[in-house]
Amino acid sequence: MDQATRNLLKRLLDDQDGDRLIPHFRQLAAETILSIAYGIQIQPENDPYVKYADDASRPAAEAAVPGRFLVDAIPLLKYVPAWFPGASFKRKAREWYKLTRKMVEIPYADAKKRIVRIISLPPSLSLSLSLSLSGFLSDSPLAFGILQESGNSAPSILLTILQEIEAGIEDDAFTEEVLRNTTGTMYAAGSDTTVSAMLTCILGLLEHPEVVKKAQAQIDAVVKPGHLPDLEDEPSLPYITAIAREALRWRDVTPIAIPHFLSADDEYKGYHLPKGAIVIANSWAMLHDENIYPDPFEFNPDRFINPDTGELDYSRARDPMHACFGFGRRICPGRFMAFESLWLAIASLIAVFDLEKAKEKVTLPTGEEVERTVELTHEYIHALVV
Ligand code: HEM
Repeated sequence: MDQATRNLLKRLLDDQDGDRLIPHFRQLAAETILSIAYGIQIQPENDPYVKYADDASRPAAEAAVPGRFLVDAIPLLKYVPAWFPGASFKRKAREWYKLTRKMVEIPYADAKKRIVRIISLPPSLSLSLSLSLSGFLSDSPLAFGILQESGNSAPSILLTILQEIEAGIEDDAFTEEVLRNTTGTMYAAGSDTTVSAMLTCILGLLEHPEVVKKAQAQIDAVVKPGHLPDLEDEPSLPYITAIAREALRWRDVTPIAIPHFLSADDEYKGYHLPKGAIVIANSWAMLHDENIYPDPFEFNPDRFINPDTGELDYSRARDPMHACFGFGRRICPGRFMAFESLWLAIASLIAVFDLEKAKEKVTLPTGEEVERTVELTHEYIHALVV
């Protein structure tokens, strides 16, 4: 994560025009997630693994919109054949399934091969290796202690769990299928979301230069000259934490979390919720409740800072983490990693750069000069109107 963040700073410094802000942040998310998942170092541009993941993620965003397809409302439609007029959802689903399999299977297989390749084996083991290689490269059984010797390969979730599987761990969650699907969905679930939070944060900072100044003063007081902040500094830099928390609240990335389908009848505050109903949690309302967050549409990190101590204080405004990563057993498993990437990127950016709007005003075709305003579009809305 540290290295990927440093690479981001370098790219931003080199990009004098500043017109590739979004791709720079996308690269940061991809570098971080793919190296943690697979130990893969991606290419600076046009990386094939990033392409597989991007190709599969776009349809997923569209499919996640409740009611996007008629079959959501009339489940019987799932029985009509794919060629039937109006059954385009079936053809799309088939195409999207292929894209998802590519995203899940190709990086997994490549990363696994790489782990085997970098191990130098004594000649006596070569024959057994070549005999077992086919088994090794597909699914279990894994090969005889090879993974334990792979000390030179980059640490990753893939390597760690393969080692556990090979060591014979008795846990149904530790199978290659679970591992492949878990690593395969990390980028799709964690990339756009994290980038969105980072860009939102920059937007808030651009609107509030006084927040940037205050954060810079705290960093200067805590981090040694010539060093960049790192995650160990987090407890000493509460204002950066407050900024990151406020970004997650102010324009929350997933305003209706992810809709869930009830697998059994349920009851909530006297309301009967039948099996099969779709429940949508309104995170947006929770994070913009003015009783908890006064002036909720203002980007104001100070709401989380105790004015007397300067420390974090969620007694006046509730920690937004309670609603911005979903709920219950399907709560976002990447939330700690997401928060740390956001924290580190924002702390590093503020430490080395001043952030200000390139232009305060724009000239309309009529010649009139107007203030630049900010408007957010949302993927859900986009998916609903295409
Ligand atoms: C700011 C960044 C992020 C936000 C706002 C976010 C938000 C969410 C939300 C709202 C859910 C749905 C929870 C629910 O169903 O109630 C979710 C699920 C998920 N997230 Fe995140 N996420 C972020 C980053 C990440 C990262 C970095 C990863 C992994 C590297 C990740 C992996 C996942 C996975 C795998 C799920 C599905 C969990 C399941 O269905 O059991 N997310 N996320």
